[in-house]
Amino acid sequence: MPRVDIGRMREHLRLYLVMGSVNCGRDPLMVLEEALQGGVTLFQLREKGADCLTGSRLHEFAQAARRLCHQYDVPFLVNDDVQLALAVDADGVHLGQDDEPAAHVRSRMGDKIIGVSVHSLTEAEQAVRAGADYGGAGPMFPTRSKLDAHPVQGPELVRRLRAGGASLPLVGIGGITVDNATNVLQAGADGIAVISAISWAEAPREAAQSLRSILK
Ligand SMILES: Cc1ncc(COP(=O)(O)OP(=O)(O)O)c(N)n1
Ligand SMILES: Cc1ncsc1CCOP(=O)(O)O
Ligand SMILES: [Mg+2]
Repeated sequence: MPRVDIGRMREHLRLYLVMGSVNCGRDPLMVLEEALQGGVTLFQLREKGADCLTGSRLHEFAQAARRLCHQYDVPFLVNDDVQLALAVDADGVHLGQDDEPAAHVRSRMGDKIIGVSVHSLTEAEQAVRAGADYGGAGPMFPTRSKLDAHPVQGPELVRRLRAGGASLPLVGIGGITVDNATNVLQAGADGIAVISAISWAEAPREAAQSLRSILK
């Protein structure tokens, strides 16, 4: 896959799947492939929780997930772990407020994608100054996928960021489903990021397709 065109960041953010090997009840690479067939536009490997992969098994899993994403021309990002992202030549990383600062990471990642979690206008402005390519705003709604999530702010967070002048590409995350995704987009997000709405769906391809259909 050629180097990701950052000018197309908003398009890539449309339907963003975040997932690790423990976020689904069956073979995660099969779930990922079905999700890609259903129209996912960006993927983040977020390997967290009990029984998650580490070391060489995580490295191999990341390589396989990257290969699969690239077969579908979808950029592949790694959550938190800059070293792993560099080792598998990922297209970028996603960093939280407690992770390595984006400004430090930029020198090592060159022009790859750097996403930063934002919970306020101040954090969004800092993210822009640090050279972030997009912000992940959340949680939009209650989530069971992140035990240490910040308090729910709802789509109102995205609305406040836009009203305050934040123009960076933004994706909403946290508890997003087909039933509430429109609220996130109407608030001004460029896209939605989901774990369980796709990863735990009985039919991930159809779940992704349903989400895609409301993103048009
Ligand atoms: C797109 C996106 N937005 C936010 C997050 C959360 O990142 P962080 O706050 O660092 O929490 P962890 O995911 O690391 O637990 C994300 N991963 N992706
Ligand atoms: C990683 C993350 N960051 C904020 S909420 C969240 C979890 C999103 O998972 P789900 O889509 O299952 O609520
Ligand atoms: Mg993090």
